[in-house]
Amino acid sequence: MLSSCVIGASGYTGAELIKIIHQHPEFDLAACFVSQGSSDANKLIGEVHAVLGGQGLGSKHRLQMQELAPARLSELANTYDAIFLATPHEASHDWAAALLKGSAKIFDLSGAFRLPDASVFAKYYGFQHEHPEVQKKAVYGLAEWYENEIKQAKLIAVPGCYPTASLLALKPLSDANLVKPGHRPVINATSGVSGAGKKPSATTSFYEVSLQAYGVLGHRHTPEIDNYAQTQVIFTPHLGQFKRGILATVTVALKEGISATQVAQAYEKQYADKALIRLRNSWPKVDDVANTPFCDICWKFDEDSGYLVVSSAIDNLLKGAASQAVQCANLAFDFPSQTGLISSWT
Ligand SMILES: NC(=O)C1=CN([C@@H]2O[C@H](COP(=O)(O)OP(=O)(O)OC[C@H]3O[C@@H](n4cnc5c(N)ncnc54)[C@H](OP(=O)(O)O)[C@@H]3O)[C@@H](O)[C@H]2O)C=CC1
Ligand SMILES: CC(=O)N[C@@H](CCC(=O)OP(=O)(O)O)C(=O)O
Repeated sequence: MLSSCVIGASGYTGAELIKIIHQHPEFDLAACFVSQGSSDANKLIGEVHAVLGGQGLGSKHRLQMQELAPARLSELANTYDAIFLATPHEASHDWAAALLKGSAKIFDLSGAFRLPDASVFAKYYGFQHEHPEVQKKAVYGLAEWYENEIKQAKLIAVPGCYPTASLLALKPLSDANLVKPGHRPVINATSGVSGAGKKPSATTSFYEVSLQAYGVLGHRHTPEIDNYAQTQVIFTPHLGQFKRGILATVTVALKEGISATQVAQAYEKQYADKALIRLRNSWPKVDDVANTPFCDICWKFDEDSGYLVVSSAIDNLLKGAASQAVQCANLAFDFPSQTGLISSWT
């Protein structure tokens, strides 16, 4: 068994990582960490995440949330094979360099190492990137697209939730060079409130949330999608009155003369052999992917107008974060990407 730990274990994606790793046939969950002074320090997993109590966690139920002093990072990096950072961008940014000095492979769920351009990073994340040397080592963990790079990497920047849903829908078209030049694909996406994390805030409180756009023409996921789709997009996120899931609907103008067959071939070429992508004949629904590691995709192309609409649905906490991180870990340690994520493959 490979030894692993979760840092940021008291949060929403931390809870999902604990659940997945505990059931994983190849990774052992050896430790859970929270920040120094955390109100969850020294608590048991089942106390912090009631849903995990008595759910077959067995001896892991007794794992305590340990306070993590930054001075211990290099020790951790030589203790575990895999380290999952389910931490805020700032913490991952500050800690990755120390963690990379050890033998562990690092899977960072934050946005700290996803953008190659430090000036773009500062604009969208609100703080200066101080570790360009670490950034250069990071590989983008969109598992279905960068499998070979992930296999070689020591630091994997797991994609954001909206970029995962958007890129999985759009990239087959942009990669096949089908998108009309000069045209910006339009992405409208709605997320459940767990996308905002555990920390209480007025905008995500039950009383306040009503289906609403936010981050219009300025969300930090826009440059991430632009960069990996290799085309600029108009991305508008919305917050919905549900707990988990993202539905992204992408409207794209294709080059003149493209046929519906070419579109179908583009999707099938990329995803026919991908166990966690479900190409569907009906429009994806959030409820069909919630609590699963799948991405559901459906498209319709109007050959007369040249417009295509493609819709994708994921669970933001799983395919948009924790299960994709484990997909990356599977690849990095040479297991099939879906190991431990769907029962028929374990
Ligand atoms: N929620 C989502 O859908 C997605 C989230 N992400 C990213 O994943 C990361 C985690 O997100 P999420 O689980 O939602 O966030 P949460 O706010 O739910 O959890 C983050 C956890 O990190 C811990 N933490 C905070 N500061 C530190 C620190 N300095 N050192 C160690 N631990 C710290 C906090 O716990 P404590 O105070 O107890 O230490 C908290 O429980 C973030 O970077 C987020 O942007 C990515 C994709 C999707
Ligand atoms: C609903 C909601 O608030 N969602 C989050 C995105 C969560 C995510 O993907 O996290 P990263 O910060 O790691 O990219 C937001 O819009 O900021």
